[in-house]
Amino acid sequence: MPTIQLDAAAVRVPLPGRGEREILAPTTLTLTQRRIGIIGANGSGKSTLARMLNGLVRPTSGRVVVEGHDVVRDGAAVRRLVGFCFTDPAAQLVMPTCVEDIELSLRRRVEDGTTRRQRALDVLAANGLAEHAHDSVHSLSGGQRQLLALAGVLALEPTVVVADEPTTLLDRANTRRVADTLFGLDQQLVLVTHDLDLAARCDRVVVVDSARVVADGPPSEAIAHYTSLVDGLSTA
Ligand SMILES: Nc1ncnc2c1ncn2[C@@H]1O[C@H](COP(=O)(O)OP(=O)(O)OP(=O)(O)O)[C@@H](O)[C@H]1O
Repeated sequence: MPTIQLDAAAVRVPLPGRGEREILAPTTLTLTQRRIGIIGANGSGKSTLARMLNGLVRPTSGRVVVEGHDVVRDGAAVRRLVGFCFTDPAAQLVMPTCVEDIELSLRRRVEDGTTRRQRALDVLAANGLAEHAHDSVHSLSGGQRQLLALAGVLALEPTVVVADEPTTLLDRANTRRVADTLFGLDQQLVLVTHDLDLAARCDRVVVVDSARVVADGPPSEAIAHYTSLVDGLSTA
């Protein structure tokens, strides 16, 4: 599996007139497992951590290195290696039809239009969306839209897939479809989730609380740590 290295990587944002706020404390992690879950309360810093992995958020100090490529100095290489799937597929789906959307993902990868169309159709078929190739993106169910957004990421054959709460907007059946696709990937998966059943399927779980990693290890231990934090809050 690939190696993602965070070396005291921290993110601070300016607070107008009031200095700055640390939204992720210096974090050192070496991520080599196939499936890594990131869990924690709303606003704890999970997305910030996930977004640093492909340079969507830059560390203000420290370093993030993916397979030897620094996310700041070698951003283009990192974006080729690390595909990012957003919570809301609307953030990713911009073309009228499904096949056109995948073609858009492939525009820099496959120059010839006929080859690109065929590749896009193949990608849709591989993700169970063949029959929707010429449908409007807006006619898809929430789960199908999320699968299409994921297909657009997978079309570029990333080495690592980072998915930020990809099932949060989905019902139970669609959650299962998207989760089964994600957990069926050969690639390394970094999954930010509030769904502890999904976190339990990971090989390693990182718990973020108040901008810092507070637990990191096998899912059962990390999830127990997180639930004890939540229970502590509810009884406080
Ligand atoms: N660019 C920014 N400027 C200011 N504050 C920010 C910025 N990005 C994130 N934050 C704040 O940092 C904190 C952590 O945000 P983040 O999105 O990483 O949390 P999260 O754990 O993913 O939350 P959720 O589960 O709600 O998605 C939040 O309080 C958020 O408002």
